Amino acid sequence: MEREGNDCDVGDTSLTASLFDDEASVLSSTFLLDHVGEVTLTFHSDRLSWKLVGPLDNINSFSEELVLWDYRGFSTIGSHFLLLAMIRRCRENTSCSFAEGLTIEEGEINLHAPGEMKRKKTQRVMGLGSNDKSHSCGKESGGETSPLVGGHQAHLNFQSSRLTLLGDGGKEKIHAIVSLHDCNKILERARVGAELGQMRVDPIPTKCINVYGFGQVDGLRKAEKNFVVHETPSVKLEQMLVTEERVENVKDLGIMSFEKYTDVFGFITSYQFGESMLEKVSIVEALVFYVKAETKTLGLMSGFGACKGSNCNGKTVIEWLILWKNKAMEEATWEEANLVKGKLLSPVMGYLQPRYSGPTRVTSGNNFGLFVIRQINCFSEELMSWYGWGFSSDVSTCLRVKYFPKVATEIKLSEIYAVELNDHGSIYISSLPPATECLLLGEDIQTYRFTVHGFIRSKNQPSQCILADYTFGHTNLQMCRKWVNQLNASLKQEVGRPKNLLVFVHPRSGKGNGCRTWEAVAPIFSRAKVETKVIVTERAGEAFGVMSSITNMELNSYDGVVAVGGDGFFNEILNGFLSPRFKAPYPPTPSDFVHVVKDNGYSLAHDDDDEIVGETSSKKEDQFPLISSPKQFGSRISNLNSSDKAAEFPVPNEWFRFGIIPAGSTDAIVICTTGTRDPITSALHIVLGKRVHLDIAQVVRWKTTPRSEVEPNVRYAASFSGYGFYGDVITESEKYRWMGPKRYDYAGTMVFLKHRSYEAEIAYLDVESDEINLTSKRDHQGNLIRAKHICRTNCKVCNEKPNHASVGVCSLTPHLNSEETRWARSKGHFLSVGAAVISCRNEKAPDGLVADAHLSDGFLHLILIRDCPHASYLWHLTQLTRRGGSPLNFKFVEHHKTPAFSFTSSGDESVWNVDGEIFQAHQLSAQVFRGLVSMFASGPEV
Ligand SMILES: Nc1ncnc2c1ncn2[C@@H]1O[C@H](COP(=O)(O)OP(=O)(O)OP(=O)(O)O)[C@@H](O)[C@H]1O
Repeated sequence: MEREGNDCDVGDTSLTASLFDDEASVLSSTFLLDHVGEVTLTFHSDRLSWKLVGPLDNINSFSEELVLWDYRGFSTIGSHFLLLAMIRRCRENTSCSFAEGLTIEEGEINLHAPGEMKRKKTQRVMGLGSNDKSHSCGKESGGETSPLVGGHQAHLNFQSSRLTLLGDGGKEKIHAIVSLHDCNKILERARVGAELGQMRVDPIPTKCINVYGFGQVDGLRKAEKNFVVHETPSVKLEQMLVTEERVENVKDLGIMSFEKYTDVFGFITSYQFGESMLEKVSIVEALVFYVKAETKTLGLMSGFGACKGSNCNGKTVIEWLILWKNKAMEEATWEEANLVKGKLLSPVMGYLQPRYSGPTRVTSGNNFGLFVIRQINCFSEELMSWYGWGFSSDVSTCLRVKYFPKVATEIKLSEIYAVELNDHGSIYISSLPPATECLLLGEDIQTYRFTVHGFIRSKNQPSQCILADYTFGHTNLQMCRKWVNQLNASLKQEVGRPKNLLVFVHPRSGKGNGCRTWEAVAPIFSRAKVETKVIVTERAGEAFGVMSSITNMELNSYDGVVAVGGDGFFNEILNGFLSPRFKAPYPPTPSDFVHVVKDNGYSLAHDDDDEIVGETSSKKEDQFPLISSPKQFGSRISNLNSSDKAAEFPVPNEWFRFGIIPAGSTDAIVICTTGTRDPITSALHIVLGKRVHLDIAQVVRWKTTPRSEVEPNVRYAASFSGYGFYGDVITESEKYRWMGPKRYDYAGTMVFLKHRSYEAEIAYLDVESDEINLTSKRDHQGNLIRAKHICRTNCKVCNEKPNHASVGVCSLTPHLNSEETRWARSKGHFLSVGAAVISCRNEKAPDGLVADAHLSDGFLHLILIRDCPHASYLWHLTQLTRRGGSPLNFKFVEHHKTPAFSFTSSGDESVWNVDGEIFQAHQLSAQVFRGLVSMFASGPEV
């Protein structure tokens, strides 16, 4: 059947090239919007909006009845959806026939739902059989008897408005497949999987459906027999879960692409065991079906995993799906599939089996979710919202077929990253009222189409963007073309979008996902017509080499550089960029500083046992020059070839920016700049041309060891430089790189247990008292309360004053050029000395090291942790891991906001950790350059 969108109803139906330039700059046409229906599409100069014209006719009772029926079926919903897809295929061709049988057996099994232990529920069991015999299933077909895989008879009655499936067969087969739930029967499952290898739908109309077998029943009962939670101490459970090989983040799901498939649908079942939150383990099963558009083959993917807590966020399922995304979707054999599955299952089994035996206590019953996906856009959200608690019996939410939120009736131009004309093809229109969002059944309408690629914001993950595509169809190709041309012309006028980027991919970053991560986001760049020159590094230091040797002219041909990797990799690129190009006077050496401080008597001494002794007198620039007159520190502190000693920075062009697509172990810079750790979100920030300034710390090592010559060596840091604990952890963790990101936990524990402290002297430029006076209020007792401004998108603090147009030390580091240059000193034994440029939020420290650090306020946060009892230090570290914790609120913790500091070690030595890379230094000083580089990002939204 073919349905048309109406003609353009704008006054000028000729759709001239200047359509959007006319006085109203409004264009309105009627299109069919995929999955929604007939809409009036309107383009205002800054947004595209659509309004439903009216529901389509042809809503038939058949579909609704099925829907209701499905929702009653407890954990067989996936089966039913398979059925629905098949039926849909049949309906498209009235003369088609079920070549094989379908059956539904009604049976009684025990299901334990929350609070309903032992309550009996009726569960429908469906088997889909295969046999040579064909059965008519035309619109008015009567009942047919169909043999199931196992040779059982089943009765199929398929009519236009009613489907009745009755049978007695397939039970054995179904039971075998049911062992998907049964952890003790992996092998059996593999065997069953192999049997399912033939599962495919032959292209219509030769044979309508040729499914060899599928079904699942009584998972709980099986699970019940095989799992039990002992009184497992939570710590053990924690450890078990850490060893599980799984995707770190649900957002990774975003890298899946189902574009080639017309239908992807499935269901997730989870069973939870354990009493307390910490003990709770969820066993998850997912089944995903897909129908390939071109070949109309039907595929089944199946996953199984376990995770902790009441809300698993679907992680194991996602991991599984990702593993499958290429293989299974591209016709993987079941043997291949089981290979993948085996890898996934074994770690799960590894920890479940020894610990779970004896009688089961299924404490929270079963939850299951159902998802239907047309496009990946909605999927992660769907998965998240369906996961875990709260199975709703409402039909519309039960089906949860939501391709985009109901509210999505418009998209801003600034949120569109591409508009593409598609081939002639189908627009899918639901036969259910759009308001229910139950869009499973419907019809495909052949039209010319164009797709608007944009994004929506995740409701569950702050700052995360989810791709959203809107495909509009019309019978008139010209109509589609002109809309595409006009929209693209408007997009071209969007400011700051890159056209050409240099991309470095670190293949071994994090868990070794660098290439896969890039492959997942590359289509976003190509759709947005952003040229990319991609360099996959083969060794450490390669990106530095390229960046430092590339000519400025060549660099200028790019709008920016993108790092696909972690913080360390970005640091390497940043250093390659800055080292040969950025010329600025160094900060004072520690010895110069100490000398000058003593000579001039400006000291805020904070020795181990001393209280702060402060002199409030200020230091004039000419007396105590820091950066603006570096000559006064002698030749050794000047690295400048230029005679004027001012900072020089031949930035390729004003809009040159850096982007990071996270693939590392920590990814703190990405989290701080985009608010999330999501490759898709980062890619969108890049193609949409977002921009935020980032402070950079220049870290200068003067002496490597106490006896070495003074030989300045410069590094640049974008996130954090730390000594002591932080240096030891990075050194230790390098030994365990093979562990992947978990090496940091392991090394951290080892270093913590050693509890080493280091003697050192730190001097820092003290501008804090002025700052505090400016930004703090007093409580009723007159105590200063430091105001905490958390850095967010359009941050006021970061946007204050800096004059980025005039690049130079003065504008980059206003404090260093201040009239008031007062230095303070801290001396003693430190467990760690750290300087955070930004908050360094990461998944282990949700508020970061310093919650109120800013991306570009021109300050470092110096955090000095004095030697303290082991337990106190543990408490400090624990606070770091808590949202809303107070890690700096301890007597042994000093926190100074400063633009520069110097450091000299005076006993046993640790190393510095500069953005995760080792930097050995006995004497070192650092200064921050305000907003020195720009990132493709907009700061965290929340
Ligand atoms: N092809 C390569 N092989 C080995 N090392 C590489 C390669 N390319 C880059 N490196 C180096 O690997 C180091 C670590 O990279 P990266 O930061 O991406 O990963 P990570 O340490 O797992 O993540 P994070 O820094 O977020 O903790 C970087 O210093 C980088 O120089």
